[in-house]
Amino acid sequence: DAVSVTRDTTAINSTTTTTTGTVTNSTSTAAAGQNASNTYDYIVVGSGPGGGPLAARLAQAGFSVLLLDAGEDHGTDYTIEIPLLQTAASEYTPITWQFFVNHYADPTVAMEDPNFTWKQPNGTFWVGPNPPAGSTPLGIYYPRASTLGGCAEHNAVVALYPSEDDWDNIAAITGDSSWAASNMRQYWEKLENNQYLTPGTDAASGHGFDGWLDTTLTDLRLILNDKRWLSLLQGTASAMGNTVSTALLNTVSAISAMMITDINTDAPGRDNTVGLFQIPLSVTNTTRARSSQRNLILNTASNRAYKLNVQLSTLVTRLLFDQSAKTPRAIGVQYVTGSHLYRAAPGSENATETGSGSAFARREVIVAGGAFNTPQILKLSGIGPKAELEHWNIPVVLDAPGVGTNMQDRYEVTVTGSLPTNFPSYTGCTFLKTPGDPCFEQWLTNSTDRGIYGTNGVAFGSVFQSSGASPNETDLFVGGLPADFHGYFPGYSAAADVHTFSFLVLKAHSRNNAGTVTLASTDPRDLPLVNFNSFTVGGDLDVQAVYEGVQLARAMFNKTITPDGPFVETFPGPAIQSEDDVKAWIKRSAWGHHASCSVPIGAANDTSAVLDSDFRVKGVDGLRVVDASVFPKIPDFYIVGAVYVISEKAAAVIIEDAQSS
Ligand SMILES: Cc1cc2nc3c(=O)[nH]c(=O)nc-3n(C[C@H](O)[C@H](O)[C@H](O)COP(=O)(O)OP(=O)(O)OC[C@H]3O[C@@H](n4cnc5c(N)ncnc54)[C@H](O)[C@@H]3O)c2cc1C
Repeated sequence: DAVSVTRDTTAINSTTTTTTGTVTNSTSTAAAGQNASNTYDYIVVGSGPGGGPLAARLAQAGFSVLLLDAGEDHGTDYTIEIPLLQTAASEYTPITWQFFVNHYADPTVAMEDPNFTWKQPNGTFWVGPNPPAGSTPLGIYYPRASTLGGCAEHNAVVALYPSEDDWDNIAAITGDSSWAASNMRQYWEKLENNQYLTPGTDAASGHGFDGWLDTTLTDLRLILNDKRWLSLLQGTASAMGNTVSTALLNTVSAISAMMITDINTDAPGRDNTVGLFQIPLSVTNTTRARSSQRNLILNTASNRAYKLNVQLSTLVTRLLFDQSAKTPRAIGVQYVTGSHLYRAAPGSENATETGSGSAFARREVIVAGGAFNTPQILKLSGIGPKAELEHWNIPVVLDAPGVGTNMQDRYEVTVTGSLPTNFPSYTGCTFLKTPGDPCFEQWLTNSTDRGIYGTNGVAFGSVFQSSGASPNETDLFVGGLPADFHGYFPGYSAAADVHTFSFLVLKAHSRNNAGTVTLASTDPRDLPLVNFNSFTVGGDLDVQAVYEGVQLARAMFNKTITPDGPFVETFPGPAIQSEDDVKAWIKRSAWGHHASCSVPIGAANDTSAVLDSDFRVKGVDGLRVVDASVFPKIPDFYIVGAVYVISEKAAAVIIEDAQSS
């Protein structure tokens, strides 16, 4: 087979020591170790939502592409396929990269977070204050996935299209009208395979029906058949001023009528519409299994018509440049091979490098390692703030002060309430922890009703405008799931239960851009230092918005009367009530999981903007970045839809460039 997905990289490694072979290279002189078999038109580093679709599209356009990822392929493992197991997926050892980040640079402030984690002298984690003597502070746990598909393989499958301002803002900053919202929707139409609307109808406008990302909605029978869910729906609606009796919510269509069924509509006014909605999920309707770009990559790689080579278990350590011309040119990458080499991977201390090598790009190298790893790769390769590179004795290829700056995230907190008994719809579910899990059997075998495992557990959500929101946009999401969830710490997914309900309050369009990614060493297997410097910019307005979200979540609980009585708030709990106390608690403990914007696009004359509007690293040739790092401002409520869209846009831009050169 000419194309393959390989975990064993022996074939490629061996070519790095071979000097024979013809190199067709119109753009750079052949570098040491370069030959025909390790040279491609494009090299893409990272198979996540940014890199994966792009690599496939470039191959489909007739180019030879090498797609490298440090992880393995686990996409058919049930923990990943089953949407309800999303939290378990985020801690699934074969794919997880455990980052520990700082919300605050000041350790005293940082350690006030109840999720602050330490490593004990015996090597295990300690979460919270008063760790045993000799423990080392780590920070706040931040799960990432290193695998074929990146974080799309462990995320919560919420698939939202961003707001128009998210795109128009990039067009305004850069002066590049191709970023205008009116032009961007086509990429969503191209990638989506919508399975909840009817093609050709008005509602279908702005949607795609033959793309690679399957989208569907939660099966409303879940709510209909579980009185506790019904009461939560009724309580949520009531807190929003829409009082209905649960007795009338006796059919799926009655439940559906209470909600905006398509939050992803392109109808005017969508971005500032307050309301209750069903959540679009990246899930395949027939199987109720996770959908992502992984299938697109695999289908393209296994198609003999295309030249996509996917090489896994390959950690890129450095980009290679030809510096003979005035402008340095990216010509390839260096890598090491082996499983779980990066020190964020559990067990990395026992991992061994099985090889090392280089690969070369005739046209371009595209970095898509995600918001933490892309700045790290660039800096290790000599592209970053000069002073930082010199501090680490890294030869400067390009002084790019914006690399690893401007990083952004949401602010999220939960309000949780408990009842003595479990949600009825979870009865019997053992989350694959025992053989014969009936909920798993239903998901696997019942083609007409896959049951609770076919959802992500979030049956509906609501969006609001906080008092400080832009008039054009809603900026608060409140939605929940049966789980005792209050942020990320090692083991958080195992600590979940299903007699507690967590209302997640998520602040979109957050204002803080003071986050940084800096090197902690020059070893590419080490993690960088990730500092969010939370609430530094626009903090008061954002705290106020989250506070308003907490009030809403509390009102929703208060209006919810289940057949088993009212929920009793367990977190933040009765002790945290006054506005000052709630706000202090938000500042102490808000988290995020949409890290982005760390290698931003910006205006040509903005020295803090690393990329031009065509994803090119300004000041070098042959190098682009295409992942969550590229946004100047964090988009939307949930980010992956926006990352998929920019991946498709980048493919179009790069193909057009190649065809016109
Ligand atoms: C727990 C959790 C739940 C989430 N849920 C949602 C959700 O429901 N909806 C939503 O919209 N968003 C969600 N997200 C966020 C979303 O999934 C990510 O923002 C998105 O996947 C980012 O895409 P990316 O391409 O930038 O990077 P990633 O998805 O991080 O992919 C980067 C890839 O690059 C590889 N890589 C990195 N460095 C190297 C290197 N040096 N060499 C080789 N390979 C490398 C990694 O192995 C990885 O596979 C969630 C995130 C988390 C953590």
